[in-house]
Amino acid sequence: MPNSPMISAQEAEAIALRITPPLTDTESIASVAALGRVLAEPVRSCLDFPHWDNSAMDGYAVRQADLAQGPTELQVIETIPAGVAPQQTLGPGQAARIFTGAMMPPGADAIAIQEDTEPAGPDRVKVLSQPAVGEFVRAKGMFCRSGDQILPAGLAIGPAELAVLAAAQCDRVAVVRRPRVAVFSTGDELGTIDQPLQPGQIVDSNQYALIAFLQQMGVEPITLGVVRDDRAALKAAVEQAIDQADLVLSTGGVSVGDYDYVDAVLAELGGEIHVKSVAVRPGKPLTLATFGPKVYVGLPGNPVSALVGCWRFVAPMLRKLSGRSGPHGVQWLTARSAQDLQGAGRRETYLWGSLQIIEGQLVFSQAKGSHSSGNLINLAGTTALAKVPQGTSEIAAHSEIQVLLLGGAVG
Ligand SMILES: Nc1nc2c(c(=O)[nH]1)N[C@H]1C(S)=C(S)[C@@H](COP(=O)(O)OP(=O)(O)OC[C@H]3O[C@@H](n4cnc5c(N)ncnc54)[C@H](O)[C@@H]3O)O[C@H]1N2
Ligand code: MOO
Ligand SMILES: [Mg+2]
Repeated sequence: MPNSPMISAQEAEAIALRITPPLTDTESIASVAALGRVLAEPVRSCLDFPHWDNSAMDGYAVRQADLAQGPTELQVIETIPAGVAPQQTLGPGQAARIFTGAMMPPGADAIAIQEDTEPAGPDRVKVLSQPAVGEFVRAKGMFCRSGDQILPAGLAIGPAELAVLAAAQCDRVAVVRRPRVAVFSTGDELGTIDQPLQPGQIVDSNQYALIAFLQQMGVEPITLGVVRDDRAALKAAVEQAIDQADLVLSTGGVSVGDYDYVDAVLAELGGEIHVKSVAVRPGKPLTLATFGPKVYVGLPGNPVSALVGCWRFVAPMLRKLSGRSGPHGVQWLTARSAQDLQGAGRRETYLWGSLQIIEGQLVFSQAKGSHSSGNLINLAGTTALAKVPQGTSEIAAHSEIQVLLLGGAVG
């Protein structure tokens, strides 16, 4: 059976993104439970930030014009801690003791910081230098006005966004519903983590890898276990997965072997197959198909190929599916390689390893040992993939290279 024509990684990524529709269903949830969720609508503030004119420093609220003649003594008419409304209006020659975050009293227009003052007897202070008008005053509305947009749609909510929502007293937010992603492994040879392996068996490590990858991307997967290399069983599993999920990930069965049924089953079920083979190593057999708005990703069975396929192609798809604003595609960083890197010539090659910052420069160190797609063992500790472009067979040590930093939702 001849090989399917290989398309480039860039083309495959573009197709992967084109066939993945962003989810549009929304739900209203408590902000406190919104970590990792994606905003479906922009959030507008219903408060000014700051909500009151207030002091940015511990010191004295003053009338700046009183201090034009050099060091000047002022009468301290009240003390204003944070959270307490001032009771009096400052007149000429008067000051109020004030602390960071406390409301400015009427009549004051600047803060003399404590370090620029000296005590001058009971209820008196000597201010040594003249602040500018507005100095150390956080004026009402200076950071944001009521009605301003404070968070855009498509933003994933992290600690900073939660703080903003809380400060704006938005206790509920409209978010995009969570993506439903189904995962299963295919293969008669697959055993479990806890049972002795029979001759020819291998542990279904892909399931662990894919579930963890999805969890890191903020997705709680629907796990459908192992499907035997049986056409009818695979067909039933694909149907079930497509029915339950927005996106389906399977591993194995996408190459040209007699038991590699995935593409045939997808076609039989009426799926439209967009990609079969990508010029990458590892991960060349990659099936991308759609059933209407539902997307099917058939990843290769080799454990490294399956995970690299997730990092390189599925992560962008999940970013788009989840309703995040773009860019969704992978973002390459420039680094230097600590070693010579070998490419596969005809295929864009991804080598796994780790990134360090050495004297302010990103340096990629390739994992020791075999970079075979069947060697899962030296994948442990991987924090980045280095790219050796198509057509390049070797990159000399210390050259500039492109790397993909791996991580969670942000990567
Ligand atoms: N004649 C050809 N043979 C192969 C080609 C080719 O172009 N011509 N491509 C090779 C490449 S590249 C890859 S990658 C694999 C992809 O294979 P499949 O997706 O069909 O996957 P399987 O054949 O089912 O398994 C491949 C390999 O991976 C192991 N495996 C499978 N599932 C799991 C799992 N859940 N956990 C751990 N390991 C798994 C399986 O035992 C095999 O060793 O095809 C090449 N062949
Ligand atoms: O493309 Mo396969 O993933 O090289 O072994
Ligand atoms: Mg196969």
